Amino acid sequence: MIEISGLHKSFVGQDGSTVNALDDVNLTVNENEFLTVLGPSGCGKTTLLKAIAGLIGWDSGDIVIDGQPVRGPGPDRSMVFQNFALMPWATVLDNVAFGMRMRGVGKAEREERARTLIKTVGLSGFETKRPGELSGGMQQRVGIARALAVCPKVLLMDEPFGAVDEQTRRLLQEELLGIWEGQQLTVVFITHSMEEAVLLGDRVVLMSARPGRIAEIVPVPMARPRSHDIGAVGRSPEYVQITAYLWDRLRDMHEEHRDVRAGVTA
Ligand SMILES: Nc1ncnc2c1ncn2[C@@H]1O[C@H](COP(=O)(O)OP(=O)(O)OP(=O)(O)O)[C@@H](O)[C@H]1O
Repeated sequence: MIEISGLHKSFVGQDGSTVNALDDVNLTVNENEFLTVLGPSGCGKTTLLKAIAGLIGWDSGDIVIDGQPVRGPGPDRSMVFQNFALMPWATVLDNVAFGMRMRGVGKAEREERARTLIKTVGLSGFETKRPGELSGGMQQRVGIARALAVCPKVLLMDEPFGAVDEQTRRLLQEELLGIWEGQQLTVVFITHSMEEAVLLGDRVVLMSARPGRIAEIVPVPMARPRSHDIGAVGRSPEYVQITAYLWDRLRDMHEEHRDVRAGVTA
Protein backbone atom coordinates (compact mmCIF):
# COMPACT_ATOMS: atom_id res chain seq x y z
CA MET A 1 0.00 0.00 0.00
CA ILE A 2 1.25 3.49 -0.86
CA GLU A 3 0.28 6.21 1.62
CA ILE A 4 0.91 9.81 0.60
CA SER A 5 0.10 12.49 3.14
CA GLY A 6 0.43 16.26 3.10
CA LEU A 7 2.83 16.24 0.16
CA HIS A 8 4.15 19.63 -0.93
CA LYS A 9 6.67 20.17 -3.69
CA SER A 10 7.84 23.43 -5.22
CA PHE A 11 10.45 24.18 -7.85
CA VAL A 12 12.51 27.31 -8.33
CA GLY A 13 12.41 28.29 -11.99
CA GLN A 14 15.37 29.62 -13.94
CA ASP A 15 14.11 33.19 -13.43
CA GLY A 16 14.11 32.63 -9.66
CA SER A 17 10.32 32.38 -9.35
CA THR A 18 8.77 29.57 -7.31
CA VAL A 19 6.36 27.09 -8.87
CA ASN A 20 4.13 25.17 -6.50
CA ALA A 21 3.85 21.84 -8.27
CA LEU A 22 2.10 19.83 -5.51
CA ASP A 23 0.07 21.30 -2.69
CA ASP A 24 -1.11 19.09 0.17
CA VAL A 25 -1.53 15.89 -1.82
CA ASN A 26 -3.14 13.09 0.19
CA LEU A 27 -3.65 9.75 -1.49
CA THR A 28 -3.70 6.05 -0.65
CA VAL A 29 -3.02 3.49 -3.36
CA ASN A 30 -4.21 0.02 -2.39
CA GLU A 31 -2.21 -3.17 -2.77
CA ASN A 32 -2.58 -4.54 -6.34
CA GLU A 33 -4.70 -1.60 -7.38
CA PHE A 34 -4.55 -0.14 -10.89
CA LEU A 35 -4.80 3.57 -10.24
CA THR A 36 -4.97 6.06 -13.10
CA VAL A 37 -4.18 9.76 -12.73
CA LEU A 38 -5.74 12.41 -14.95
CA GLY A 39 -5.36 16.17 -14.88
CA PRO A 40 -4.50 19.26 -16.90
CA SER A 41 -1.03 19.73 -18.30
CA GLY A 42 1.43 21.02 -15.71
CA CYS A 43 -0.71 20.02 -12.68
CA GLY A 44 2.09 17.96 -11.15
CA LYS A 45 1.34 14.40 -12.29
CA THR A 46 4.93 13.60 -13.27
CA THR A 47 6.21 15.32 -10.13
CA LEU A 48 3.97 13.09 -8.02
CA LEU A 49 5.13 9.95 -9.83
CA LYS A 50 8.81 10.88 -9.54
CA ALA A 51 8.35 11.54 -5.84
CA ILE A 52 6.82 8.06 -5.36
CA ALA A 53 9.72 6.63 -7.38
CA GLY A 54 12.13 8.41 -5.05
CA LEU A 55 13.73 10.20 -8.00
CA ILE A 56 13.07 13.66 -6.56
CA GLY A 57 12.71 15.00 -3.03
CA TRP A 58 9.85 17.13 -1.70
CA ASP A 59 9.42 20.03 0.71
CA SER A 60 7.11 18.43 3.28
CA GLY A 61 4.80 15.49 3.75
CA ASP A 62 5.35 11.74 3.64
CA ILE A 63 5.30 8.88 1.19
CA VAL A 64 5.19 5.48 2.87
CA ILE A 65 5.15 2.16 1.01
CA ASP A 66 4.19 -0.92 3.01
CA GLY A 67 5.20 0.87 6.20
CA GLN A 68 8.59 2.05 4.85
CA PRO A 69 9.13 5.79 4.22
CA VAL A 70 10.40 6.56 0.71
CA ARG A 71 13.91 8.05 0.92
CA GLY A 72 15.09 7.36 -2.64
CA PRO A 73 14.67 4.85 -5.46
CA GLY A 74 14.29 1.21 -4.46
CA PRO A 75 13.91 -2.27 -5.98
CA ASP A 76 10.23 -2.33 -5.02
CA ARG A 77 9.42 0.37 -7.63
CA SER A 78 9.97 0.60 -11.41
CA MET A 79 9.14 3.43 -13.75
CA VAL A 80 8.06 3.42 -17.41
CA PHE A 81 8.56 6.71 -19.24
CA GLN A 82 6.65 8.23 -22.14
CA ASN A 83 9.79 8.61 -24.24
CA PHE A 84 10.82 4.98 -23.50
CA ALA A 85 14.24 6.06 -22.05
CA LEU A 86 16.01 2.99 -23.44
CA MET A 87 19.77 2.71 -23.92
CA PRO A 88 20.12 3.25 -27.69
CA TRP A 89 23.44 1.41 -27.98
CA ALA A 90 22.25 -1.74 -26.19
CA THR A 91 20.24 -4.63 -27.62
CA VAL A 92 16.66 -5.36 -26.57
CA LEU A 93 17.95 -8.22 -24.43
CA ASP A 94 20.52 -6.02 -22.68
CA ASN A 95 18.00 -3.21 -22.16
CA VAL A 96 15.56 -5.60 -20.49
CA ALA A 97 18.31 -7.27 -18.43
CA PHE A 98 19.94 -3.99 -17.35
CA GLY A 99 18.20 -3.55 -13.99
CA MET A 100 18.87 -7.17 -13.06
CA ARG A 101 22.56 -6.70 -13.95
CA MET A 102 22.71 -3.64 -11.69
CA ARG A 103 21.30 -5.78 -8.88
CA GLY A 104 23.92 -8.48 -9.35
CA VAL A 105 21.71 -11.17 -10.94
CA GLY A 106 23.94 -13.71 -12.77
CA LYS A 107 24.14 -13.65 -16.58
CA ALA A 108 22.34 -16.92 -17.25
CA GLU A 109 19.48 -16.11 -14.88
CA ARG A 110 19.00 -12.55 -16.10
CA GLU A 111 19.06 -13.58 -19.77
CA GLU A 112 16.52 -16.30 -19.15
CA ARG A 113 14.18 -13.92 -17.34
CA ALA A 114 14.74 -11.22 -19.97
CA ARG A 115 13.83 -13.67 -22.76
CA THR A 116 10.67 -14.72 -20.91
CA LEU A 117 9.61 -11.09 -20.51
CA ILE A 118 10.46 -10.25 -24.12
CA LYS A 119 8.10 -13.08 -25.08
CA THR A 120 5.43 -11.79 -22.66
CA VAL A 121 5.43 -8.40 -24.39
CA GLY A 122 5.34 -10.01 -27.85
CA LEU A 123 8.89 -9.25 -28.99
CA SER A 124 10.39 -12.72 -29.42
CA GLY A 125 12.85 -12.65 -32.31
CA PHE A 126 13.90 -9.05 -31.61
CA GLU A 127 16.33 -9.80 -28.77
CA THR A 128 19.41 -8.66 -30.70
CA LYS A 129 17.86 -5.53 -32.25
CA ARG A 130 18.65 -2.06 -30.98
CA PRO A 131 15.92 0.46 -30.01
CA GLY A 132 16.50 2.55 -33.16
CA GLU A 133 15.43 -0.45 -35.26
CA LEU A 134 12.05 -0.72 -33.49
CA SER A 135 8.75 1.16 -33.81
CA GLY A 136 7.55 3.36 -30.94
CA GLY A 137 5.12 0.68 -29.76
CA MET A 138 7.86 -1.95 -29.80
CA GLN A 139 10.20 0.34 -27.88
CA GLN A 140 7.55 0.82 -25.22
CA ARG A 141 7.11 -2.95 -24.99
CA VAL A 142 10.84 -3.09 -24.21
CA GLY A 143 10.33 -0.34 -21.59
CA ILE A 144 7.58 -2.37 -19.93
CA ALA A 145 9.62 -5.60 -20.01
CA ARG A 146 12.60 -3.76 -18.52
CA ALA A 147 10.47 -2.32 -15.73
CA LEU A 148 8.96 -5.73 -14.91
CA ALA A 149 12.32 -7.51 -15.00
CA VAL A 150 13.20 -6.50 -11.46
CA CYS A 151 9.90 -7.90 -10.09
CA PRO A 152 8.68 -4.59 -8.67
CA LYS A 153 5.73 -4.38 -6.31
CA VAL A 154 4.84 -1.00 -7.78
CA LEU A 155 4.90 -0.04 -11.46
CA LEU A 156 4.90 3.73 -12.05
CA MET A 157 3.89 4.64 -15.60
CA ASP A 158 4.21 8.20 -16.90
CA GLU A 159 1.90 8.47 -19.90
CA PRO A 160 3.51 5.38 -21.37
CA PHE A 161 1.30 5.11 -24.46
CA GLY A 162 1.15 8.81 -25.32
CA ALA A 163 3.68 8.55 -28.13
CA VAL A 164 2.20 5.60 -30.06
CA ASP A 165 -0.62 5.40 -32.60
CA GLU A 166 -4.19 4.59 -31.56
CA GLN A 167 -4.15 0.98 -32.71
CA THR A 168 -0.84 0.19 -30.99
CA ARG A 169 -2.07 1.96 -27.88
CA ARG A 170 -5.09 -0.33 -27.73
CA LEU A 171 -2.90 -3.44 -28.08
CA LEU A 172 -0.49 -2.19 -25.43
CA GLN A 173 -3.39 -1.44 -23.07
CA GLU A 174 -4.67 -5.00 -23.47
CA GLU A 175 -1.20 -6.44 -22.97
CA LEU A 176 -0.55 -4.34 -19.89
CA LEU A 177 -3.89 -5.32 -18.36
CA GLY A 178 -3.15 -8.98 -19.14
CA ILE A 179 0.23 -8.72 -17.37
CA TRP A 180 -1.27 -6.90 -14.37
CA GLU A 181 -4.15 -9.41 -14.09
CA GLY A 182 -1.62 -12.26 -13.97
CA GLN A 183 0.55 -11.01 -11.11
CA GLN A 184 0.72 -9.14 -7.83
CA LEU A 185 1.38 -5.59 -8.95
CA THR A 186 0.27 -2.13 -7.94
CA VAL A 187 0.15 0.28 -10.90
CA VAL A 188 0.05 4.08 -10.84
CA PHE A 189 -0.60 5.17 -14.42
CA ILE A 190 -0.60 8.77 -15.64
CA THR A 191 -2.53 9.60 -18.76
CA HIS A 192 -3.95 12.55 -20.65
CA SER A 193 -6.75 10.37 -21.95
CA MET A 194 -10.04 10.15 -20.08
CA GLU A 195 -10.90 7.03 -22.06
CA GLU A 196 -7.63 5.32 -21.12
CA ALA A 197 -8.02 6.29 -17.46
CA VAL A 198 -11.44 4.59 -17.29
CA LEU A 199 -10.62 1.55 -19.44
CA LEU A 200 -7.62 0.65 -17.29
CA GLY A 201 -8.26 1.96 -13.81
CA ASP A 202 -9.92 0.70 -10.63
CA ARG A 203 -10.12 4.36 -9.64
CA VAL A 204 -9.34 7.57 -11.51
CA VAL A 205 -7.57 10.32 -9.57
CA LEU A 206 -8.48 13.75 -10.90
CA MET A 207 -5.85 16.38 -10.19
CA SER A 208 -6.64 20.07 -10.31
CA ALA A 209 -4.65 22.68 -12.21
CA ARG A 210 -1.51 24.08 -10.59
CA PRO A 211 -0.76 23.85 -7.79
CA GLY A 212 -1.58 20.17 -8.13
CA ARG A 213 -4.09 18.83 -5.64
CA ILE A 214 -6.33 15.80 -5.65
CA ALA A 215 -9.65 17.22 -6.82
CA GLU A 216 -11.62 13.99 -6.75
CA ILE A 217 -11.23 10.23 -6.88
CA VAL A 218 -13.71 8.49 -9.16
CA PRO A 219 -14.27 4.73 -8.72
CA VAL A 220 -14.52 2.61 -11.89
CA PRO A 221 -16.67 -0.34 -10.81
CA MET A 222 -16.52 -2.17 -14.15
CA ALA A 223 -15.95 -5.92 -14.19
CA ARG A 224 -12.49 -7.48 -14.47
CA PRO A 225 -10.75 -8.99 -16.31
CA ARG A 226 -10.94 -6.37 -19.04
CA SER A 227 -7.88 -7.39 -21.03
CA HIS A 228 -9.60 -9.84 -23.42
CA ASP A 229 -11.51 -7.16 -25.33
CA ILE A 230 -10.95 -3.64 -24.21
CA GLY A 231 -13.01 -2.40 -27.16
CA ALA A 232 -16.11 -4.08 -25.70
CA VAL A 233 -15.40 -2.50 -22.30
CA GLY A 234 -15.32 0.86 -24.09
CA ARG A 235 -18.85 0.30 -25.41
CA SER A 236 -20.41 -0.62 -22.06
CA PRO A 237 -23.01 1.71 -20.48
CA GLU A 238 -20.89 2.09 -17.29
CA TYR A 239 -17.94 3.24 -19.35
CA VAL A 240 -20.05 5.82 -21.18
CA GLN A 241 -21.49 7.07 -17.89
CA ILE A 242 -18.13 7.39 -16.11
CA THR A 243 -16.35 9.12 -19.01
CA ALA A 244 -19.26 11.57 -19.33
CA TYR A 245 -18.98 12.34 -15.61
CA LEU A 246 -15.20 12.84 -15.87
CA TRP A 247 -15.64 15.12 -18.84
CA ASP A 248 -18.11 17.29 -16.87
CA ARG A 249 -15.72 17.48 -13.92
CA LEU A 250 -12.72 18.35 -16.10
CA ARG A 251 -14.74 21.06 -17.84
CA ASP A 252 -15.85 22.49 -14.46
CA MET A 253 -12.25 22.46 -13.24
CA HIS A 254 -11.10 24.20 -16.38
CA GLU A 255 -13.73 26.91 -15.94
CA GLU A 256 -12.94 27.35 -12.22
CA HIS A 257 -9.26 27.70 -13.05
CA ARG A 258 -10.03 30.25 -15.77
CA ASP A 259 -12.23 32.27 -13.36
CA VAL A 260 -9.52 32.23 -10.68
CA ARG A 261 -6.95 33.45 -13.19
CA ALA A 262 -9.31 36.13 -14.47
CA GLY A 263 -9.89 37.24 -10.85
CA VAL A 264 -6.18 37.49 -10.21
CA THR A 265 -5.48 39.60 -13.26
CA ALA A 266 -8.62 41.79 -13.03
N1 LIG B 1 12.76 20.53 -12.66
C1 LIG B 1 11.85 21.50 -12.66
N2 LIG B 1 12.21 22.78 -12.49
C2 LIG B 1 11.29 23.78 -12.45
N3 LIG B 1 9.96 23.56 -12.60
C3 LIG B 1 9.54 22.30 -12.79
C4 LIG B 1 10.45 21.20 -12.83
N4 LIG B 1 9.75 20.05 -13.02
C5 LIG B 1 8.46 20.42 -13.10
N5 LIG B 1 8.32 21.76 -12.96
C6 LIG B 1 7.07 22.52 -12.96
O1 LIG B 1 6.17 21.91 -12.05
C7 LIG B 1 4.86 21.90 -12.58
C8 LIG B 1 4.36 20.46 -12.64
O2 LIG B 1 5.10 19.76 -13.63
P1 LIG B 1 4.80 18.23 -14.01
O3 LIG B 1 5.76 17.83 -15.07
O4 LIG B 1 4.75 17.42 -12.77
O5 LIG B 1 3.31 18.36 -14.59
P2 LIG B 1 2.44 17.29 -15.40
O6 LIG B 1 1.08 17.33 -14.81
O7 LIG B 1 3.14 15.97 -15.43
O8 LIG B 1 2.44 17.94 -16.84
P3 LIG B 1 2.19 17.26 -18.28
O9 LIG B 1 0.83 16.65 -18.23
O10 LIG B 1 2.25 18.41 -19.23
O11 LIG B 1 3.29 16.24 -18.49
C9 LIG B 1 4.93 22.57 -13.95
O12 LIG B 1 4.57 23.92 -13.79
C10 LIG B 1 6.38 22.45 -14.32
O13 LIG B 1 6.78 23.55 -15.13
